[in-house]
Amino acid sequence: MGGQVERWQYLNPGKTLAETLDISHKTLLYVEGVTVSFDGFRALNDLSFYVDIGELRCVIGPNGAGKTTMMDVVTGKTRPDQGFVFFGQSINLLELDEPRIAQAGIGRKFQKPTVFEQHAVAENLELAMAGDKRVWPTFTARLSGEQRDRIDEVLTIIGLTEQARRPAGALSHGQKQWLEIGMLLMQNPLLLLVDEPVAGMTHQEMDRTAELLLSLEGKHSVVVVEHDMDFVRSIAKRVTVLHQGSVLAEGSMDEVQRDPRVVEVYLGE
Ligand SMILES: Nc1ncnc2c1ncn2[C@@H]1O[C@H](COP(=O)(O)OP(=O)(O)OP(=O)(O)O)[C@@H](O)[C@H]1O
Repeated sequence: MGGQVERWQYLNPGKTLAETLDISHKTLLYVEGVTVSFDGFRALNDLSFYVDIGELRCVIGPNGAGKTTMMDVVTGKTRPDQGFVFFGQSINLLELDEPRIAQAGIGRKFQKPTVFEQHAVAENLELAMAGDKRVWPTFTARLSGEQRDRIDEVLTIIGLTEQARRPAGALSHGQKQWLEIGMLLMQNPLLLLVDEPVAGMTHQEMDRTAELLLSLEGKHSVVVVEHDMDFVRSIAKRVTVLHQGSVLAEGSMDEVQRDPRVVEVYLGE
């Protein structure tokens, strides 16, 4: 991570990428008029989507609605044909590559957990401080007191304090998912994109995941893409419904579930 920060500072003396962020308008993420085509098919179609500072947003929509593509665009994996994507008012994400976007403060959790199974839970968190996974095998950090405190804090947030010394490979599926969220938290992201966090979880694990995501609200902006409607209802404040690459509806869970267009789209699935 040090190297990346230094490179950035070379371009912007005295400032890290995250320090150039302008969030004076309380909006953290701006996705505006974004279109992505795959061989002529519009996976995103003039999509506009905004996320406020510290908000927990749920994104739902039938299969193929464009949810994953939207996250791919925000994290720099897919480049749009048209539109703007800004982090705060000042950082144009379309000018940054994937590592720089992560460095600016955007963390993404994929559906399948990718923890280092042979390493202890706490070591996984330690490694995550190094940021770029490619440098993990050679990462040997001398932890400061502050960093140890952060590891303890994150272990508490993800409810794995008692598992800290166990190899990550010995954790249950749900615990691995929480560890991976913890690994993202070690980077202190301003925005967390979380893809289907409760797929394959028991009910108990789902409840715990709901608590965990709710506890992040206010400290991080969190965008959760999820198919499980009971789970979405348990955490939802504002829900965005995507359909055919655009926003079909947005509002509280009750509002979107009452919306006849949403009902039609889901019944037609
Ligand atoms: N690389 C690609 N090449 C061609 N088509 C693609 C590609 N990626 C996505 N698509 C298509 O774009 C559309 C949107 O896909 P996307 O994965 O974003 O939807 P989604 O809402 O995440 O769906 P799901 O809920 O099933 O994961 C789909 O029709 C998909 O087949």
